[in-house]
Amino acid sequence: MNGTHGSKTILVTGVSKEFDTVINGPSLTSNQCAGFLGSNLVDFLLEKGHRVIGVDSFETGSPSNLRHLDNDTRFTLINHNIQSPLKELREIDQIYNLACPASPIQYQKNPLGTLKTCFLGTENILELAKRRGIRILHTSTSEVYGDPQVHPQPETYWGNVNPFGPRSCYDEGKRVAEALCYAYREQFGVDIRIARIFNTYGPRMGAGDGRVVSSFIASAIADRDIRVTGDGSATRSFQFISDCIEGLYRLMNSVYGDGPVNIGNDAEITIQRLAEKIVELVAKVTGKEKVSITYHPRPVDDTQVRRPQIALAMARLGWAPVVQLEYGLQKTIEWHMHEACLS
Ligand SMILES: O=C(O)[C@H]1O[C@H](OP(=O)(O)OP(=O)(O)OC[C@H]2O[C@@H](n3ccc(=O)[nH]c3=O)[C@H](O)[C@@H]2O)[C@H](O)[C@@H](O)[C@@H]1O
Repeated sequence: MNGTHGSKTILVTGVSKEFDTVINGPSLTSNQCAGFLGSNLVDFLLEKGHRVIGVDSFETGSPSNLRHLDNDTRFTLINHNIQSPLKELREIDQIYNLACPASPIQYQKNPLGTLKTCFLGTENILELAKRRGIRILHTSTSEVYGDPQVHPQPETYWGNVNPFGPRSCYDEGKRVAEALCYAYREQFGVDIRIARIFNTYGPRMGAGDGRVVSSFIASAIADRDIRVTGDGSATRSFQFISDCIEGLYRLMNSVYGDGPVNIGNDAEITIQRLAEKIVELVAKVTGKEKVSITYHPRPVDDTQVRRPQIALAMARLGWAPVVQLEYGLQKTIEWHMHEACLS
């Protein structure tokens, strides 16, 4: 590990959480990262003793998930869409670029916005890192592997992505963002880190986000059917939020800048089994009857299988996920029940 000591000022893009507004509102703003990762990362960095500057456009609502930081002088929030260049921020030492919607139903609502955030947004943030001569960690995604023909997926796999389809705004956007990072490193010597994040879940991924874990839990708590899109045979490998944040932090502060690193949990499960687990767990916690599982058409270009190879992260970052799915789901169910009580 390198550079982990001492308090830094760290810029984090994409820190808000306005899922319901995003989904129900007139349009999805392109820089409106769901903030699930961002807001959790902000708390983590503050706990480590750093100062944090958060950047988000907030065009669709107020930053409710950051309200607990209102009086924290170590945290500053800038209302800005990274599709436009950022003003000079002289004091920053590191940048985490998280800004981009990650839920398929969200990033497909405004595909041009998603593409612009991935290209123009990443370019603007890289320019800032270049001018300041500081390190930037860009968050990429398992979606750069597309619907993979190599399983599990190592970082050396180039992927199987449809460039002309409903998911291409995100998949190709994220791929070009990686290419931008590479170009800035080669042409300007910018110090980059790239995390390819696999399916992540946990508290602060809102009921309206659209991704599978939060959707299933919210439905079960509300006594609605759990809607499986497809026949349930698709697989994913779910990583709890705290493991992801720890992985990002370690990557940022490691000497390993050679290329992208998978950050994910390598325990694979079918969506059918996930649905059954959530039905059981929610019924246990609420004491209510189990909800039903119903089946619906599979989305276009939905990935059939996904599991990261994490040998690189283990070897170079000394990192591996530690939270078991059952425990993580319980924590997430508790959070959703708390949120449901408040609303
Ligand atoms: O959660 C994540 O971290 C990832 O989520 C998405 O990728 P995807 O795997 O398609 O995420 P989900 O929408 O959660 O879908 C997972 C599987 O569950 C199914 N699903 C989803 C939602 C739902 O309500 N019901 C359901 O059966 C989908 O069809 C898919 O097979 C994003 O595209 C990734 O960039 C992101 O990293």
